[in-house]
Order: sequence, then structure tokens, then C-alpha cells
Amino acid sequence: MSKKKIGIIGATGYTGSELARILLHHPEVEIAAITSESRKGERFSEVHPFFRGLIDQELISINEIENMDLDLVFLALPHGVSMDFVKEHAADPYPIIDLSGDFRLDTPEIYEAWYNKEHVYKEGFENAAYGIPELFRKDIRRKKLIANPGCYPTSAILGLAPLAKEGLIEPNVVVDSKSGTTGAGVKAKAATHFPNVNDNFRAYGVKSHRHTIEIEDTLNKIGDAPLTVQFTPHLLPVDRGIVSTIYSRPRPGVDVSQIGDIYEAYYKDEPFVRLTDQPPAIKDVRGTNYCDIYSTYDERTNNFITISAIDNLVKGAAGQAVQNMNLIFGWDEILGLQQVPMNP
Ligand SMILES: NC(=O)C1=CN([C@@H]2O[C@H](COP(=O)(O)OP(=O)(O)OC[C@H]3O[C@@H](n4cnc5c(N)ncnc54)[C@H](OP(=O)(O)O)[C@@H]3O)[C@@H](O)[C@H]2O)C=CC1
Ligand SMILES: CC(=O)N[C@@H](CCC(=O)OP(=O)(O)O)C(=O)O
Repeated sequence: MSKKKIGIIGATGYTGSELARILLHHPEVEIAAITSESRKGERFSEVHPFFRGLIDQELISINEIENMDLDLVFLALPHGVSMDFVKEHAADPYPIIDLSGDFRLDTPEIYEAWYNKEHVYKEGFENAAYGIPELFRKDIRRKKLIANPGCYPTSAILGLAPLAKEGLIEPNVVVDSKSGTTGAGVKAKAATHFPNVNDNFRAYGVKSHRHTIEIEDTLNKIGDAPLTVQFTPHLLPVDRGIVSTIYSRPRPGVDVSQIGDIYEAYYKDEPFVRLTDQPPAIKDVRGTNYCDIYSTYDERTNNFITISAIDNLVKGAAGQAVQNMNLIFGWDEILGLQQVPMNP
């Protein structure tokens, strides 16, 4: 069988190059098109010198993919930009996996309220699957537009899903997350300027980060008791990785001694979720599609504590997108995603 022809749109950014890194060794695909508007005409390896001798093909403009007969397209574009592409290409035959937040929420109205932006392709919401395979595998296989989850939501949702699904926790949940700076994208900005990040640590987006609603929306789809999430992200002085520490309170009558078994049962067939017996570290998952999860119960405070670790660029973005592609084409979900963590 010939290899599937894949397009990466917006490949000068971090998730675009991470997609290329993963797809390069995927046995069933070839990277047929890599686009950039700002660097078109240059070689991919000129923009990302670490691809020298590996991917030297020319970056083309989005307009040039029109007649390329692609089998699937990844959008590694900012939110607000992806929706234009999806609108324009909705009738094209290939599935689109959008790494941005443009189609992740339940309705365009919720999107507009949290993103403070008008949505230009409201019809897209009905046809989009939320691309977290551990929760929505069936839906992902059937849809042509996949809204790949945000990085923080991936860590929070996978951490909380077993408890939310079984309705074991009280409605108020605290998600305290820390991310490396690649989460903020490749463009230079004050928040990620070296002196502001190096030797430093701060919270941001307090009470208002758009991932709050993404986490709530998703957990409320799988459980029958609505949850409200207090989500606070923090910026770590590291390149990649997210650790989320999640506090939830058991409902009265819940057998708290079962927490380990609940997580075991929920994730027993999942190749990328590893349950740990100690709090996971960023380097335990670095460069891989794993989500490591530690869960425990604290008798003194009557809280469940769940700690999850992912690589924001892999399970939080490009790796999860490739996992979704594998599902769409009916391949083994782990194809191309068997990297070993880079530790140290
Ligand atoms: N970084 C992360 O950890 C994660 C990111 N995401 C999401 O994935 C998407 C891509 O993220 P990431 O790779 O980090 O983003 P980057 O900012 O690193 O790259 C985005 C790329 O999009 C292209 N682009 C096209 N139009 C525009 C525009 N109007 N403004 C800016 N860039 C534009 C640029 O390439 P060019 O100009 O060359 O065409 C740019 O390199 C985003 O929606 C992000 O929110 C999701 C999960 C995790
Ligand atoms: C460290 C950092 O800045 N992270 C980004 C989230 C990255 C991500 O997943 O964003 P999308 O939902 O837009 O895809 C932020 O807080 O905005």
C-alpha cells in the first residue's frame, strides 16, 4: 500500500515542527506538504536547522496545497486563524486535525464568550470531534474534523476523567497546572522573554484562562454531575512539559480506598496512560505521548489528589494529533508514537 500523503499547515511553529519530528518515522505516512506564509520558498531545515539532512523540502504557501491530493491535513495554526482554513476547505475530501482551540468547545457562543472573538465558521462545531482518544475514540473515528485538545486540558481531563465518569467527586475541583514555555508558541513576547522566565515562576490567566471552560465542558460530557473547575496555569522555566496537581473531594459515602482500582479499571487498555506509584515528573514523559498519572487520598483533608504529567508538545499537541490520525485511518494507535522518554 502506498503511504498516506500528509500536509502540515503552519510548520514554522513549535507544534508544526513536532509533528514533522513524529511523522518522519511514522511507517504509513509521507509528509507531502509543509506550509509557511512567512518563510515560504525556504527549506524546512533552514527554518529548523535540527532537521538538516532529515527534512530539507521546501516550505510552500497554503494556496499551493489545492491540487495536491492530500489524505489528511494537520493545522498547527493559532486559534482564530484555523477557523478560516476549515471554512475554506470544508468541502475538501481529507480529514482535518486542528491543533488550535477553534472547534473544541460545545457551541460557537461559548467560544465567542471565552475567546473574545467572533467565530467565522459556526457550522464546523457540529462536525467536530473532541480529539482525546481515551474518552471519545468512537466519535473521532467517525468525524472529518478533529478538534485536538489543549495541552493543559489534556493533563487535567485525563487526571480527572475516572472520578468524573463515576460521579465520585463534589462539584468543585481545583486544577493547579505548570507548563514549559513552548506552550506559548514560537513568537517572541514579553511573558516568555528569557529574563522573565529564567530563574522565575508565576501564575497567569487567573480566573479567566480559556482552558477552564474546555476542561469543564469535556468532563461534563462524560459524567452526569456537573463540575466547576478552578484552573490556574503557571509558567515554568523549562522548554516543555506540564504537571497538573488536581484536588477534588469525594462525595459522601464514596469508598475512598478504591481510588487506585478506579484508575486501574478506567485506563487498563490505554497504551499512553501510565499509572504511577509516585508523583510523575516532566522528564518521565519528555518527548513522548505518555500521560503519567498518580492518584491518592488524603484522610486529613478529605481530598483526592491527582498529579498528571505530559509533554505539552506531544500528548498535549502533536503526539495526540498523530494518535487521532492513527484512529482515523484504522491503524494501531501507537504507530509512530513509541518514543522513549528523554530523561535526563
Ligand atoms: N505549543 C503548545 O504546547 C500547544 C499549542 N497548541 C495549539 O496549536 C496551535 C499551534 O501552536 P504552536 O505551534 O505552539 O504555535 P506557534 O506560534 O509556535 O506557530 C504557529 C504557526 O502558525 C503560522 N501562522 C499562520 N497565520 C498566522 C498568524 N496570523 N499569526 C501567527 N502565526 C500564524 C505561523 O507560521 P507561518 O507564519 O510561517 O505560516 C506560525 O509558525 C495553536 O493554536 C496552539 O494554541 C495546542 C496544544 C499545545
Ligand atoms: C505556556 C502557555 O502559554 N500555554 C498556552 C496554552 C497552550 C495551548 O494548549 O493552547 P491552545 O488552547 O491555544 O491550543 C497558554 O496558556 O495560552
